[in-house]
Amino acid sequence: MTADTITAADIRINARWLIPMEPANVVLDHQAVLIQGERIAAVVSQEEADVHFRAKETIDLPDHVLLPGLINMHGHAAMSLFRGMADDLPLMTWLNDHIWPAEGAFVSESFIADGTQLAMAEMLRTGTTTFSDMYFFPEVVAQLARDAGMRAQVCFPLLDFPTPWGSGPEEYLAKGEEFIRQWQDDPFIMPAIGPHAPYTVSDDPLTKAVALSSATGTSIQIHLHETAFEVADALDRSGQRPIARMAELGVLGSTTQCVHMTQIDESDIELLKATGAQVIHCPESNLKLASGLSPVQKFREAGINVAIGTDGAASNNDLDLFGELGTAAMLAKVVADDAAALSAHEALAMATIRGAQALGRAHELGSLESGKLADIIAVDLSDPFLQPVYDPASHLVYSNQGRQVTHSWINGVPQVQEGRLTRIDVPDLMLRVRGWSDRIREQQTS
Ligand SMILES: CSC[C@H]1O[C@@H](n2cnc3c(O)ncnc32)[C@H](O)[C@@H]1O
Ligand SMILES: [Zn+2]
Repeated sequence: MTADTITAADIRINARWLIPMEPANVVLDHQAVLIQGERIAAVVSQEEADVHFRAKETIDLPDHVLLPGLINMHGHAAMSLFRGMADDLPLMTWLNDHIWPAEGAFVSESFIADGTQLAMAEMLRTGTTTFSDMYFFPEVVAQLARDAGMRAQVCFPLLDFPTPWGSGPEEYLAKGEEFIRQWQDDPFIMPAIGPHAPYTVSDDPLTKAVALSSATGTSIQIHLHETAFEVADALDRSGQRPIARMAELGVLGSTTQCVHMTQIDESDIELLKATGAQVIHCPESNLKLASGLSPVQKFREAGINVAIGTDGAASNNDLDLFGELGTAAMLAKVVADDAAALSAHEALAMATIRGAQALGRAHELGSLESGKLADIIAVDLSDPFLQPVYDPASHLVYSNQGRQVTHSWINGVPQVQEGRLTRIDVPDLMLRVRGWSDRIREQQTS
């Protein structure tokens, strides 16, 4: 570029620090990001931006760090309406005695719409720009995310038994196929297949899910090896570990995302490695339900991609990915018995570039680089509880909370400005949430 070349941009963001994620382990000072349309036109020093760019709008963030929008790779968004409803229980009691009855009583299109909006408001406000959802009425979730301008992988549910979304596997697969066809070319929505777990989906629908995935090029996301009970029960019934059954049925592959993955032996690691399957780590849900510990460091050493998710707000109990990263980093150290396991930069990678890899979208998401989609967040590090700043990456993981996020852009469009959501009517949403909590409380006490 010569000194007299001036490039036009829509938005220029000046920030004190910038963590691009690619290259890894780098923090840059006094950078400018130029956005043109939906993409990042350039990431350059502010001096260089002064010389070579003219932007229609400039935003100065003198105490902030810019990084790629966070990617929450596993959740059940509308379950935010069940937050705090059934705490301090192990997974199967939580599901059988509380969550599944409540879903049977309350899940409808309007429940999903209001619960998903509540979750999107929390995720946007705390720095998430892309989320993955596995829940009922995926067509409602996809439309809401689209309307809000959020990116989402939306997995249609697949189970052996009836739910408010369908009568059984045949209907889920038929509706799911139609759902995929409707959304597969959308720039924001990634339709996917969500077989719930090995203990709720039998071989025949799993085989059909694999065929649908191959025919449409869509990902599969499944809860796998979540608890010791799941693995022991499968061994008792069939002599086979759940992941070995998944491998035999063709479920494992590079477009398959295995959520939780606690209770791991060497043969499990070999299968993940051989198939290129993705691991989605949900540390806070695993801790709260006492499900188990995921050997994240072992996976990483084996070259297995590990991304991160919150799970639903009913088992976490929030959707703040920054908090999740702090938990993940600390837990990884204890599990590996190594304080060097999962550094702050490596944790941030799990919520950005590794999430993008799990989605098969690392060519356009997950880092701040020229040509990538403009999904960007800004975190204000000026608060007393974040002082002094030696290393912004350290603060983001070990000291920060998502509430410090002040700005975000998705596809170049502002979503959070000065800490406020631009596209969700929060007071109106709160009224609807209050309505649901009154009804749920009433049913629980009757
Ligand atoms: C197929 S729709 C999703 C289904 O999954 C339930 N669920 C939520 N969290 C978990 C979890 O950690 N393990 C297993 N199942 C979970 C949710 O309530 C829906 O019924
Ligand atoms: Zn889950």
